[in-house]
Amino acid sequence: MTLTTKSEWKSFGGTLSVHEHESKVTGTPMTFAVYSPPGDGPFPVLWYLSGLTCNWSNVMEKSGLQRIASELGLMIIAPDTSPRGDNVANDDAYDLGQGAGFYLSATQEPWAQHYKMDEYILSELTRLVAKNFNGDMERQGVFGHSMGGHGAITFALKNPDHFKSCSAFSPITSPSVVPWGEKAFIAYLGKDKSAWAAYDATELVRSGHTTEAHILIDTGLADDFREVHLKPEIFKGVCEAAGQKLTSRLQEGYDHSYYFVATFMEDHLRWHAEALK
Ligand SMILES: N[C@@H](CCC(=O)N[C@@H](CS)C(=O)NCC(=O)O)C(=O)O
Repeated sequence: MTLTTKSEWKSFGGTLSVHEHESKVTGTPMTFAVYSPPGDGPFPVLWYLSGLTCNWSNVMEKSGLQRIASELGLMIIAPDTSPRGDNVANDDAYDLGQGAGFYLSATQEPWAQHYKMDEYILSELTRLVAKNFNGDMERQGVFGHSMGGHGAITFALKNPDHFKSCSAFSPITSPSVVPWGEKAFIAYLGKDKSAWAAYDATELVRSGHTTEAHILIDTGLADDFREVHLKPEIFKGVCEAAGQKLTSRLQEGYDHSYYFVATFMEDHLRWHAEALK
């Protein structure tokens, strides 16, 4: 697996770098970013899964995570949100296709050939990171925003030995019953809802998938997507019933933007550092 480094910047004593490689899983070139803190490592590895329309750059450019990741000695990996390219299926809408891969493996055409973001991140990209960066792969955590916050929770619930910490900013929590999720699941997984449960955080907890990790969720009360697409209260209810440790906070006045993510980024990084130490 050849890795091409596209950019590299020194930041808060560490290094932010952007890399491209040919993915066997997606069958496309894939780009991702790594923030490596100063020092020799090995460092705990924290995966950040971004939301709709994003790539590696949104969180690295807008959240200000480098200062605290540097202080805490956390390595942060930011994958893309979908395969991309002229030969990759797409849709004109912002919430389907390129930039909106929903961290699943599609079974339906025209998506099935390239849209395999869960397998890509959990197998190929994880091996590639282990080989090329000084991460401690025994200490991995996962977090994310919106579609990526939901991806992070499903990754943690389905791989409790792999991820020892988990948090999310304004995640979708019950995709099967909200418009963003229903649209994506019908397209990627088909109309048969029995195929959806494996990719729905609420359904996963309901069917007995839990993690030792204490999940942290922050959602803004002024987030225009909260009542229609995010519904943190549904996830809170199933976690309480299942005994899944969860701190779900509602933040007065905050919306869905990276101004909100940046505000609570330090809390989330400290949450992961504590769990991964
Ligand atoms: N109004 C947005 C909807 C998508 C959106 O809000 N995306 C969020 C994640 S779900 C985001 O982080 N956007 C990029 C950014 O703010 O940098 C659009 O049409 O682009």
